[in-house]
Amino acid sequence: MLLLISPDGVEEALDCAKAAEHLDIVDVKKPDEGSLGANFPWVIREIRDAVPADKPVSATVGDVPYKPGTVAQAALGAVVSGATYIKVGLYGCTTPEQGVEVMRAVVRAVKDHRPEALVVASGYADAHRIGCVNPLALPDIAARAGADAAMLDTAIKDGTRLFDHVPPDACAEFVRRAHASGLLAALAGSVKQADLGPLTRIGTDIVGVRGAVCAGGDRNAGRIQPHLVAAFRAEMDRQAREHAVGIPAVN
Ligand SMILES: O=C[C@H](O)COP(=O)(O)O
Repeated sequence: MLLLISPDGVEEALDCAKAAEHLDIVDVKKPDEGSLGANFPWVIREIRDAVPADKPVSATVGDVPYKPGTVAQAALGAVVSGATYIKVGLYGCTTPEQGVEVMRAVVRAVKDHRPEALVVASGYADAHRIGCVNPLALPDIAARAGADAAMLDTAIKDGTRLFDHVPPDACAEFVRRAHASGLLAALAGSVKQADLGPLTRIGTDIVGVRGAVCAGGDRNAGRIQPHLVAAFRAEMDRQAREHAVGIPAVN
């Protein structure tokens, strides 16, 4: 499982760089513009320059409306600025068809510029609270659009967590559907160390985290702490080892 950490700007990205050996992807967002709030192109560029070259930079395009043209331009902005994972939060899409339309436009805009960039279609575990597409529809939306990954995060950061809205069994189904379509499965939403056991067991490819590695567990007032990133990774590694040992032998 890969660890994606979301700093809110260049200063926090430098803290991520101090913990670079413990994380896999640095995710640029602007939390005060929403759960998947988009940051400025120059911030993406500065963060790309600030973190080690072997660490991919991801950027969110925002909690986007159902406006395929607008979103495609924003996605191009993110990839031109140096991000190689382009995340789109399908906030304003109320049907799978709308989600596919937006994501197809994004995939074309991104891959025309940089074919190896990865496009991530993100939905929300608490979709029922904001009226957007069902979380379990995301793998199919991503696959039909030609994206590379399906993701869930929480839209409303009020202390409720991924598993409060989509229990582990349903997350397992999300991962199963993603893998059946050849997609990566990414999960986030106030994930804590205690969630890493189930996330590992269900085969999650990428876990996205902010609050759990901020001082006081506070994603808004707290800052990302390199020692908390290291501790989070240590628990991920421990869970991975236990899972490997516990896998029943085939045949
Ligand atoms: O993509 C990851 C999100 O930023 C997760 O943030 P959170 O752990 O504070 O919910």
